[in-house]
Amino acid sequence: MQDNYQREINYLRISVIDRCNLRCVYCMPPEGVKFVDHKEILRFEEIEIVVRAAASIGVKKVRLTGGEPLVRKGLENLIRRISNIPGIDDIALTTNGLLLPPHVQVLQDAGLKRVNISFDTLDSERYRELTRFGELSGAWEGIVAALDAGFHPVKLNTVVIRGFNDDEVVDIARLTLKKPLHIRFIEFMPIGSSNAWATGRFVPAEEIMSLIKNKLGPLIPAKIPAGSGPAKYYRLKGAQGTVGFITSMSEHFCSSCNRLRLTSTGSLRPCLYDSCEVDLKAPLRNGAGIKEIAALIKKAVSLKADQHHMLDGWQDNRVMSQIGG
Ligand SMILES: Nc1nc2c(ncn2[C@@H]2O[C@H](COP(=O)(O)OP(=O)(O)OP(=O)(O)O)[C@@H](O)[C@H]2O)c(=O)[nH]1
Ligand SMILES: C[S@@+](CC[C@H](N)C(=O)[O-])C[C@H]1O[C@@H](n2cnc3c(N)ncnc32)[C@H](O)[C@@H]1O
Ligand code: SF4
Ligand code: SF4
Repeated sequence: MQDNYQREINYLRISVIDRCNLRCVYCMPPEGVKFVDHKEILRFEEIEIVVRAAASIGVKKVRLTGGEPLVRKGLENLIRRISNIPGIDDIALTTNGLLLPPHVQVLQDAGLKRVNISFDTLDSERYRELTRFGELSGAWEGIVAALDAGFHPVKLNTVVIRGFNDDEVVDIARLTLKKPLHIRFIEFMPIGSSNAWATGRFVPAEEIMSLIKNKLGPLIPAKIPAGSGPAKYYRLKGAQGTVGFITSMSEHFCSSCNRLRLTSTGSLRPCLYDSCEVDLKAPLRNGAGIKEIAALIKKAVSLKADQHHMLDGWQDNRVMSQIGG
């Protein structure tokens, strides 16, 4: 399906829960956030109707995110439901990885195709500081579990933060030499980050690329390892994996935006950075079927902004984990 700017919209990001087992400083304020009541969160059968409706009008890729999607009990049941929907050819998960080891097999058996794992530092003290209490070894075990299960590609998301982990980008990129890992360095976005912590922390991708090239040699443009996201990929000479960059700030990719978001409370959000939303929960709970929901999805697509206006500041009182990252 096309939006008003001739962009093909075929990717639905679904936030399955607003809760999380971490409290990353760039994602949640220090005081934490108030979680919504369970009954406000869409049930699996409701999400299934939304995906069936989306598939009927051209959505092909689904990504489950959150909050932390693995905190949602029985996630494999949702994956199984989605993998049975004709037209959906990719089901992926974005996770902090901590809960992956015990669930990886059941998720894969249910139809999960790919995982992207947040991994911002190689230093356990820093990891604890960034996540406010997480254990780095747990995230690494999640990555190993994903590789051992045979997921391909396994992508890592590294948000680069000045004065925090910008001195680690070379060591993190080096991981791709020996392991089939696809690291994406992400520009820090000013999302819900009115706190002082965020100020002056942005590092442009070009600077990250220079740091890597100076130490590890040329970055050779590489084929996109499966996916629907906006990263641009490169390979270090002889590397098994790739190094990618997500340049939301320095060179936004809105003109090729292909996505819609479904919040955990059942609103469709046409653009990450625009507070406009279309409610699906009330219609679903009033008995709307696939046709009615498909019409509402089309309405949301027609409301998609041409591009984000991040420099104007965050216009929402919620943060990334509440909207769905
Ligand atoms: N500007 C912008 N950035 C986004 C959007 N969605 C995700 N991101 C950023 O991209 C990062 C990576 O997102 P992932 O959840 O791993 O998904 P992806 O890159 O679309 O996934 P692939 O299909 O594997 O390419 C996130 O951590 C965000 O920082 C979006 O809609 N707009
Ligand atoms: C909100 S999290 C949800 C999924 C899961 N809990 C995780 O951490 O992967 C999704 C992604 O958003 C990214 N993210 C959160 N806040 C961000 C910000 N201010 N700028 C850029 N990326 C951000 C995280 O690094 C993570 O890769
Ligand atoms: S980035 Fe992911 S793991 Fe960290 S607080 Fe946000 S939702 Fe949780
Ligand atoms: S900021 Fe909005 S328009 Fe730009 S890529 Fe993200 S969702 Fe699409």
